Amino acid sequence: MASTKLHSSLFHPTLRKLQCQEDDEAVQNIPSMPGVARYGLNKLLAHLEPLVEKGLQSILLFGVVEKLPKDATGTTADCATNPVIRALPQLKAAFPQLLIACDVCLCPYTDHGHCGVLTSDGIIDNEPSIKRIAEIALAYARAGANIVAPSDMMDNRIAAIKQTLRDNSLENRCSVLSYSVKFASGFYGPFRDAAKSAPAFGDRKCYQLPPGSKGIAKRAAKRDVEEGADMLMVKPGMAYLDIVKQVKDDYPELPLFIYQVSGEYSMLLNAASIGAFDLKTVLWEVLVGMRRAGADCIITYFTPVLLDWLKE
Ligand SMILES: NCc1[nH]cc(CCC(=O)O)c1CC(=O)O
Ligand SMILES: [Zn+2]
Ligand SMILES: [Zn+2]
Repeated sequence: MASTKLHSSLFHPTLRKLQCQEDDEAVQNIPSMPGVARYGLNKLLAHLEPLVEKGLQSILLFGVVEKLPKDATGTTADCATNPVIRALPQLKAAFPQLLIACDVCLCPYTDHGHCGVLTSDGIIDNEPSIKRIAEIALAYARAGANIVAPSDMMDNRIAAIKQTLRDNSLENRCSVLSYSVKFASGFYGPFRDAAKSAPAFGDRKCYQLPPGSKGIAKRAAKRDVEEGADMLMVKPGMAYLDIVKQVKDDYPELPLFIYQVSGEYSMLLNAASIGAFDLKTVLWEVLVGMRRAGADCIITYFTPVLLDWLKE
């Protein structure tokens, strides 16, 4: 009889949390991204250790929740049991020299899967969205993030994050890398499987940029520079190298990142795996092109492979 009763395990928030632990031992391969996996907390250090030994200097963390509940405001993005917040102190302790960036967004934690908070009629509510995003950035900075990287594309979130970091005396311990020029791209497909972050309805075209536009790309970079972004990003990379050059020409004083996204990874890997071309030759060509266009730093899922090639 007693074992059929559940409420006695649920009346207190901490008791409820005990029921929703993430699987810290899991290593889950991502079918659309061969060679890439999601790592449970207890598998993360062992995964990184050989890479750090090979010269890995920086990582970008994405949290994925499976059991923690998703809701309208993404409460679990910055709760104490969030996987990024739990991982940060362990990573700092194990790899003190590693530069740790954290993706900041609501989409992996909202039940609707959008990157912001929505109004009752289902459109982005910018003010509460940037308030949440700044809170999440603060939580990651407090947990030890060296860089927070907001990927939501809401208006004025850079200013909100910077203000929050200043209010908490963290502005000189945590940089802001803005996903400043992020296009509404089909190349994000595999990532949305991986992060379980596909929107439940609609798309992201009212906050991510139209692929054909140079003008709004310019304005988006300008907005984020004026709000105090420390570093800028163009995303995706390969189909947007003219934009990379444009941003670098406009802001040569700011480090510029390219994010070579999930679909770019899958495309190159799959083409190589059916024998269409040699991966090493083509990947170097793509990365050199990105550097030539003006990228100072490239975020890529090929990093483990590249570290091996650099040793050769
Ligand atoms: N906050 C959204 C986000 N964070 C990372 C990626 C894509 C990364 C990739 O494809 O590798 C996206 C894009 C999206 O789902 O709209
Ligand atoms: Zn998002
Ligand atoms: Zn994101």
